[in-house]
Amino acid sequence: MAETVDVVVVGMGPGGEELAGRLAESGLAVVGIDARLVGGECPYYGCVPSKMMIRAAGSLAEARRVPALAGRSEVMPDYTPVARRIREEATDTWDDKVAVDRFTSKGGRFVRGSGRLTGPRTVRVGEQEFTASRAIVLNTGTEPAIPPVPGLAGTPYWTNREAVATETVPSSLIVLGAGAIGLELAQAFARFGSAVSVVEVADRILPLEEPEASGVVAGVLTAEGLQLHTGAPAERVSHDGTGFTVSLADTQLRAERLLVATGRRTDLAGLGLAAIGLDTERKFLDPDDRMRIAVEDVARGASGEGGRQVGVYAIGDITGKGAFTHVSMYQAAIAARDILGEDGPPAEYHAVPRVTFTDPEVGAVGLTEIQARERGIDVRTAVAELPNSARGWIHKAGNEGLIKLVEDADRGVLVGATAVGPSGGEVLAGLAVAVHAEVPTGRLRQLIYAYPTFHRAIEDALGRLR
Ligand SMILES: Cc1cc2nc3c(=O)[nH]c(=O)nc-3n(C[C@H](O)[C@H](O)[C@H](O)COP(=O)(O)OP(=O)(O)OC[C@H]3O[C@@H](n4cnc5c(N)ncnc54)[C@H](O)[C@@H]3O)c2cc1C
Ligand SMILES: NC(=O)c1ccc[n+]([C@@H]2O[C@H](COP(=O)([O-])OP(=O)(O)OC[C@H]3O[C@@H](n4cnc5c(N)ncnc54)[C@H](O)[C@@H]3O)[C@@H](O)[C@H]2O)c1
Repeated sequence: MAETVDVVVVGMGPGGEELAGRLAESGLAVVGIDARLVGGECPYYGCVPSKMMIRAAGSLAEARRVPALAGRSEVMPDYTPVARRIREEATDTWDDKVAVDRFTSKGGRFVRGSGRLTGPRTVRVGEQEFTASRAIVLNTGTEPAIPPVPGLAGTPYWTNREAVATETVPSSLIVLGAGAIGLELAQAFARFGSAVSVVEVADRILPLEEPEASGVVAGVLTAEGLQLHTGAPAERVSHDGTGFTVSLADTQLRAERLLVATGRRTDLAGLGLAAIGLDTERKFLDPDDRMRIAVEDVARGASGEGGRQVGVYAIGDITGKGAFTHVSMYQAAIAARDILGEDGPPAEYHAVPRVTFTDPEVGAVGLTEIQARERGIDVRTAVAELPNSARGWIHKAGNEGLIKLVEDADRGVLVGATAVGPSGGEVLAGLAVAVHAEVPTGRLRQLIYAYPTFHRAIEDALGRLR
């Protein structure tokens, strides 16, 4: 017999964990279900451990810049503190007790297992079934997508999960995929001494970002000794017990380890979507601007119960609105408000920010030039090179970067912007405000830009839009 609670949260990624805790604190009876670790990919296998690796690798890179700026330096990388930090500080050796306790101390109830919809108001997990009187929230995230390259299946390749858990740096590494995951990890391992080759099927690295950004990052990575193979589909992979061979059309690469970072896949087939009348083969769920994918009117029963709507909500990577922790958290806040019956602005996605934490960082918001043109926008663009700015020139070693602006010329507002540079993700903040609030570019030109900052290059780029 199903047990009735107010809310059931299936999958507790960053958004699900936040929402479940908030609703429990509000006094609702909340059951949170996760098949693996509460908090999801970000704290255990994604953002947090990878950024610890990147922070450490960045310190090595800065030390290597000393000869250009301040004398001599000798750099002897040691991965031990990084692996220890990931194990002890970030992941508690991949144990989520702290996160589970945080949720239960707010009044929530946690069930470990794989949840599945059995009706518009019911979820089954193992032998238990729960009926939700207010809402079901789906936040089941993504898994690494493994491409069908002949020979790959069955080899001991890494995904991001094994890569962040490693205790040692491989002597050599092939990375399949030059998106955010591939490049962030490729550069970090290379800075610790691994001989890294990157294989990307598209004709440039970071193919979803501005071509100018790809160009800057490619230049830096090549200068740091990484081998970049673009427009180069892997034709075959093999493993001989000691290392990997990856065959490209015109060459063969060999390395101790192979990291597959070719994107992510949702797994909606096992979620029981047919129970709410949705196609189970779909890749993403498409929630409305309050994050609802289904709503059922519950008639008021004889006991006086019911008489309200019960919604099924979807948040996070499964919505296809940007596979980022900040999107998952943003959507969680909207869904939580809706479930609690609170007013608030609907979801909007015209200014989703994203940062690839390579060095230089690639911060971007809104549309790229190509996306804007595809939407029929009358586009004006401008690029300002960071090394030509006062701050870039002073910074010298490690100053590679640029600002690119994409303006809707008819409306006179920015619809997209990219900040590549040593602090590209931080410089992005100002550009995100401009795109989000649709600040007229004429007004942006009137702003006083502090001297000598990296963000002063925005003023230079604005001047070139004219
Ligand atoms: C290496 C790496 C680095 C990244 N770096 C960044 C970064 O710097 N910044 C950023 O914003 N994003 C980053 N991301 C992306 C970020 O991790 C995700 O966007 C984020 O985790 C949000 O995902 P989510 O909320 O959809 O759920 P996820 O984090 O994917 O969690 C989903 C949860 O649902 C559980 N689950 C799945 N199916 C079921 C089921 N049927 N029943 C019960 N539980 C289930 C899973 O066990 C998991 O715990 C990175 C990702 C990776 C892999
Ligand atoms: N800093 C961040 O915010 C951050 C960091 C890492 C990941 N993420 C999120 O995680 C998501 C997944 O990251 P990702 O890097 O795996 O995916 P991605 O889609 O960004 O990049 C995958 C890359 O692999 C390439 N590719 C696909 N098949 C291939 C093949 N067979 N051989 C060679 N290359 C192939 C694609 O062309 C693409 O460039 C991203 O969309 C991002 O939202 C965010």
